[in-house]
Amino acid sequence: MTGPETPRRVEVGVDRPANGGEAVGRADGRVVFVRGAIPGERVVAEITDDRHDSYWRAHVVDVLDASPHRVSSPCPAASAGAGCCDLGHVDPDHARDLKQDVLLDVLDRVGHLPRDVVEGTELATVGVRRLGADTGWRIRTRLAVDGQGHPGQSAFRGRTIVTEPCVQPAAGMLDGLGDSRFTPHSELAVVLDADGARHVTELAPVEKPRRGSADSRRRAQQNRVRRSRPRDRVVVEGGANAVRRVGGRSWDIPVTGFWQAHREAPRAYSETVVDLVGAHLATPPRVAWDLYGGAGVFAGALLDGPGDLDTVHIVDSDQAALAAADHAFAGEGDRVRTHRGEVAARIADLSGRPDVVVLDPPRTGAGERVIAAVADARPGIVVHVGCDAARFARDLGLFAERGFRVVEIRGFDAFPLTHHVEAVACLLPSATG
Ligand SMILES: C[S@@+](CC[C@H](N)C(=O)[O-])C[C@H]1O[C@@H](n2cnc3c(N)ncnc32)[C@H](O)[C@@H]1O
Repeated sequence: MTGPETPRRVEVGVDRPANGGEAVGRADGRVVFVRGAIPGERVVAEITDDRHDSYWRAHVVDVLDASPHRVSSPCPAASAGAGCCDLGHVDPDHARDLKQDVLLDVLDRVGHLPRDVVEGTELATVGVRRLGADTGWRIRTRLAVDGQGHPGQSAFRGRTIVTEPCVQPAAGMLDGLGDSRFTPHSELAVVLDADGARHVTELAPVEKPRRGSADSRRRAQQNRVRRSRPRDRVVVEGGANAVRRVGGRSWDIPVTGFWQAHREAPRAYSETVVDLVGAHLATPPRVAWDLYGGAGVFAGALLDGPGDLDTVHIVDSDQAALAAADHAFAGEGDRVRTHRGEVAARIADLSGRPDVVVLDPPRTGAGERVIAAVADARPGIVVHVGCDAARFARDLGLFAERGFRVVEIRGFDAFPLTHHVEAVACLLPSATG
């Protein structure tokens, strides 16, 4: 982020939370997004980005009127400038209320969902669910390695690496790593498996862009290609895969692959999917689609849920995740079918009408093309999982435009001490339910 050349400070009263964890106020006729402030506070903020006509970005340098919800951050890494626990200064119960406010706000502004629908959901009536302790919840993390080989958290701004510990990782997960030296500028994937064993894999440094005269579009393209190249990796501790369990099933997942970061999340979301399908679908499902399914955690939950699924299709772009699915469901024969590729492209191969479609896209959301294809398949029920509030709201709005109505939304505090929040919505075609 580029800041103004001469640091400039403004006094701001902030009154509402923003989707990125900042609090929003006004100063000098502009909207100001203030990192480190809590709605209701009056603060002195230093402007960090003044490139836009209508808004500035800033961070707190002094709190004039503190919120009663302000606490001293429990995270040494965040206090030293790491980007990890950006809501560590907010009492966690109040942070959950702020995340609820943000979700309700974007569902209205971005999703254009009728207030009376959203007001009846668990998100509005109960709030964002706590999944367990607010520290020590993380069982999968990435650490950056500095030029001297020390692992740590990346700083919020700049390229430095903070070696103070973060409080998100589970107890013991990072023990001793700070005393070891790794390849400078590499990255460490660290996970705790279902038996509590630690696995550490080092990923080779990403090749730096070459200096030269390439224009910005070519440079961006070169960077995309570089980032998508498989990186060399070395197992430093444990194995290349980690065992994961949800319900009575287990998976062997690459240490560098996707698994929910919060220890309790796979169980909580799987139970939610089964619960919502059981509550809102009139007859037991026969065919299900698990889109952006990874290794098929939701496919497993639906196979084991009420009813007797004939087939579940898992679609994902990650070959290793689908290999883990094929292995985990080897005993299911033809009931589980895996499809590798972009959901938008592969969805056309899934013939027949699905009773259930579960979508769990990455932060970018599913988007118009995928949602149109899901709607055209006329599913009996859709369960949509989102980890970015605004994209989640946009996707629900796209379903609403295609004749689906929201019957439930649940929020989960799957990333305590940060502004991130997970939400699960259940939608039905308008003529039913
Ligand atoms: C949030 S994860 C969910 C995985 C799984 N549902 C779980 O809970 O373990 C998103 C998944 O989408 C996959 N993915 C990302 N973009 C994709 C795309 N355009 N098409 C297909 N899969 C994609 C990733 O490989 C990842 O497995």
